[in-house]
Amino acid sequence: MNTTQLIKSAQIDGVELHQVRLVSLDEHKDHRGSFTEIFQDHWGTVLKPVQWSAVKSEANVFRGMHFHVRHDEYFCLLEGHCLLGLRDLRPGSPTQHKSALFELFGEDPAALVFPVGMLHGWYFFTPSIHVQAVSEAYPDYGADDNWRCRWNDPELELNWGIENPILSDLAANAPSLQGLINGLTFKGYFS
Ligand SMILES: Cc1cn([C@H]2C[C@H](O)[C@@H](COP(=O)(O)OP(=O)(O)O[C@H]3O[C@H](C)C(=O)[C@H](O)[C@H]3O)O2)c(=O)[nH]c1=O
Repeated sequence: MNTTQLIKSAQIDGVELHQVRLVSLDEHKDHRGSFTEIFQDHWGTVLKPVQWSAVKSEANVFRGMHFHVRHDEYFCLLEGHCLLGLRDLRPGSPTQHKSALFELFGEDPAALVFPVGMLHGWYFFTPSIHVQAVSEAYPDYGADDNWRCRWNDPELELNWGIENPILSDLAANAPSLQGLINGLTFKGYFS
């Protein structure tokens, strides 16, 4: 994890996961402020977004870990400082059972796009604002495709380097990674 003065949004641990893209963004600054394009269809990422959301988080908040069987996802930090962790669960993926950790800074804008089948979560060091997008709308996936596991299960192989983050009640009571895999196996995800 980067705790020095280097302000560079980048992958900081793990492997390069198949079909995951961290796209550096150009922030055009002038005397009024700045203008940044945060998504272009012609980047050719996996994502065809159908819903955009703006999320504000307090310092020391952890959101996740979440898993979706059906939709791809996009994350862009506009303000603040955060970590994003991914674990590839996709059957047949060349990087199945591998993880990646990213550190993003609002001062160095970047967008992370990742495909369906990627367990994911985000931690905010400071009060932060991010935009996220999904390829299936919440009213369609919220009830039956919003799987979870515990953020700090060592089997995730994600070295967050944090302790006692603020969690939702659902996140605090989430199953282990193995518990999640058992649930997905029961639903036929791995067959
Ligand atoms: C995701 C979502 C949530 N909500 C409502 C439902 C709750 O009243 C509230 C907070 O929802 P939740 O606790 O699920 O939010 P997070 O824990 O931040 O989850 C999000 O972050 C993790 C890491 C993800 O993977 C998701 O895409 C997303 O679920 O917003 C909506 O109205 N629309 C939405 O699209």
